[in-house]
Amino acid sequence: MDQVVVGAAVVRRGAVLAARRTSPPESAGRWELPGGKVEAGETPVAAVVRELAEELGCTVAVTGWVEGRVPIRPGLVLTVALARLVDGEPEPVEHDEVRWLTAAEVHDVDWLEPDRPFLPALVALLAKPQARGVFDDRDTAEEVVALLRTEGYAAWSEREAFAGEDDDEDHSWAVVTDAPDVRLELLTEEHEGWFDVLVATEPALGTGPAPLDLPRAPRR
Ligand SMILES: Nc1nc2c([nH]c(=O)n2[C@H]2C[C@H](O)[C@@H](COP(=O)(O)OP(=O)(O)OP(=O)(O)O)O2)c(=O)[nH]1
Repeated sequence: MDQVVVGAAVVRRGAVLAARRTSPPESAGRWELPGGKVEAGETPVAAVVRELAEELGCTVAVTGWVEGRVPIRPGLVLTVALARLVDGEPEPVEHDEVRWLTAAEVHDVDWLEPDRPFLPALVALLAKPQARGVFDDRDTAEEVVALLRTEGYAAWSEREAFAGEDDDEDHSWAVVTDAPDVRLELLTEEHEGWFDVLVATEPALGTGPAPLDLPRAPRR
């Protein structure tokens, strides 16, 4: 049976986290979704959480999976989890750089070949409007998450951060959920948060590099 590699598509504020490899030499400088091999006796979800803690020192929650599995080399296949950052800010340990890429930026980096078939689904996901309840403190965000879960919805609180912001304690917390927007909006107002719907911004016409001509199937 093939050994499974899990890559995590951590999504926040309409952007996905990408990491630049430093080894082996032929992969150094190329970009991947942080993750690694699922160990014997480990679930893929546990592997995602463990690898992200090891590689980036942050805690993520897996919220779903992107369809499909792609061969990396004989005996090794890549699967891609969707995840939210629930604690800590990603700081590379093995990688030499991390970047948050919006839908318009996903094709700006040189991805490892096996990742490329997953990119259209990621771009589509990032381009979708995302309703969020934003709160000043973590406890309130977690209270709203707990309420949504008792109502049978999936919900996560994630650490907010803005480009260029230092990793200090002074930031807000966002709640994302599969509950209807009106339910999140009402709960957010009741808990004195701020409701908004994040819409991915389109790149200005005629600017930026042309998208790469991606292969339809992974190259061997
Ligand atoms: N983590 C990760 N690995 C990927 C991706 N795409 C891709 O082709 N790979 C390949 C690179 C590696 O050959 C393999 C993952 O191995 P790894 O070296 O990152 O994981 P690991 O720490 O469990 O491996 P190891 O130390 O046991 O060799 O999968 C991706 O998006 N994320």
